[in-house]
Amino acid sequence: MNDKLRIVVGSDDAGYDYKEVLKKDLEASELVASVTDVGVDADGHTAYPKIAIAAAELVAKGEADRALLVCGTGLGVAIAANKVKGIRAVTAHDSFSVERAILSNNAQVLTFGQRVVGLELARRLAKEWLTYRFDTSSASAAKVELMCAYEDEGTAA
Ligand SMILES: O=C[C@H](O)[C@H](O)COP(=O)(O)O
Repeated sequence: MNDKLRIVVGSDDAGYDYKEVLKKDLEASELVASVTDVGVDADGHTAYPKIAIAAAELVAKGEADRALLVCGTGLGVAIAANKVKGIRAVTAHDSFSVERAILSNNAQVLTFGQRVVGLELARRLAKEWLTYRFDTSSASAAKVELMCAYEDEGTAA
């Protein structure tokens, strides 16, 4: 059906427990080719920007297709990942937003907040996320291109 995805996972200490569960789910999924964990480990206290940027850089370099990141709210890791050129990162805690993150926005990075969303919902959302693929011939593609153009050229005109 779909091409298998190379996924990066990462979290700070506030998102560690969810990251570990989601990582296992991804590793068991038939839709996933590989899972790369950029931390933190069980004793890790690396600040969320470092983890998010490391994950986003792997995606930006083409070494992974997507990243799934977790912090307390999902917000910090999204903001940090969005600092990496070419990356579109979103926090989404509902099914429709997860769908549109791919189909409308072609976002490569999805983030969750361990202090915000229940674990079983996060697991279900991650499972759904794997099934979507952006359609480059869709009406959404030109809108995504406007964001890319602004990033590349400083104009969305
Ligand atoms: O967005 C930031 C995350 O929620 C992080 O896990 C917690 O950050 P804080 O310790 O600065 O609140």
